Amino acid sequence: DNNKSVEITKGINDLDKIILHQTQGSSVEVYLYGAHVTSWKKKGEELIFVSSKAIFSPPKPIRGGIPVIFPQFSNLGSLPSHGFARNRFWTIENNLSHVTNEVFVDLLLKPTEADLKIWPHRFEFRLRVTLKPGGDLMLTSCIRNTDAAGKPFTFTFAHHTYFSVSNISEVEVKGLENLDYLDNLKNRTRFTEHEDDITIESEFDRIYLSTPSKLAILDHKKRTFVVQKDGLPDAVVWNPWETKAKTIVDLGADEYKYMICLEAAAIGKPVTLNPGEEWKGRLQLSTRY
Ligand SMILES: O=P(O)(O)OC[C@H]1O[C@H](O)[C@H](O)[C@@H](O)[C@@H]1O
Repeated sequence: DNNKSVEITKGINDLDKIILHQTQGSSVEVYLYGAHVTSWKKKGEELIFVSSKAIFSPPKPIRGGIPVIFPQFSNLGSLPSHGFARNRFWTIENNLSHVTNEVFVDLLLKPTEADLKIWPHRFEFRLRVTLKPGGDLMLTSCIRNTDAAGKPFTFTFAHHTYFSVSNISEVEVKGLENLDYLDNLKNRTRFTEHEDDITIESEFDRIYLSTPSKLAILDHKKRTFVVQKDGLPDAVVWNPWETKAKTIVDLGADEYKYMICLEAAAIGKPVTLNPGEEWKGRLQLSTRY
């Protein structure tokens, strides 16, 4: 199929799903539940990890893909872990297909009255999911404070991308050398990275601070993922490894071997928006063979 298109369809458990098709066998699938990307393919080949045990039943977040973490990363606040954007139903704002060479869909999240009870801030979060002509995936986030009462709000944010890898033992993360990080396994104690290449040989859960706009995951048996980002200074690297994986009901026992999370984030310096102000973040994923 060589046609660019935007298809609105049903996914697992009859949940609404959008499929973007680009030339040369590239595609992206995104659920309205969570604005959650669950597939990104180039030349028909899957690049994103989704657990074989993923539960597509709201309010459970989907294990794998690219969850949107907003307005709170992890337990850095009083909300449930990772906030609520990943388990809300988003709406389609427009699906003007290929006005350029790109194929995209714009998704929108606004708080419900119930959301306002747990996080009393009015906002509009627009997420544009774009599939570029070469098959690159771009996620553009625009968050606006629409609170007429004049209150600022503060948030933390991440695109919690689960990349599919041949085997975690073949993987190196590039671009984080000499940076400071908070180790989530040591009460977020701050350390400095002394390794040039980060390899993962046990449970790993770190927030690297003020990272370069370009990072990479080298999978020696498959491909290199290039992660380019704007407005998302931090990068979380996560792999649960064997023992932790066994405690995660929606992850197969050995599936930790076939995934790595490299999350473009804004955590170290939370973002504050005054009424009428807007924040933008951009993530572009590409591959090299
Ligand atoms: O299980 P979840 O709520 O989806 O979180 C999965 C993981 O997300 C991030 O990477 C955090 O740094 C980890 O501490 C957490 O375990």
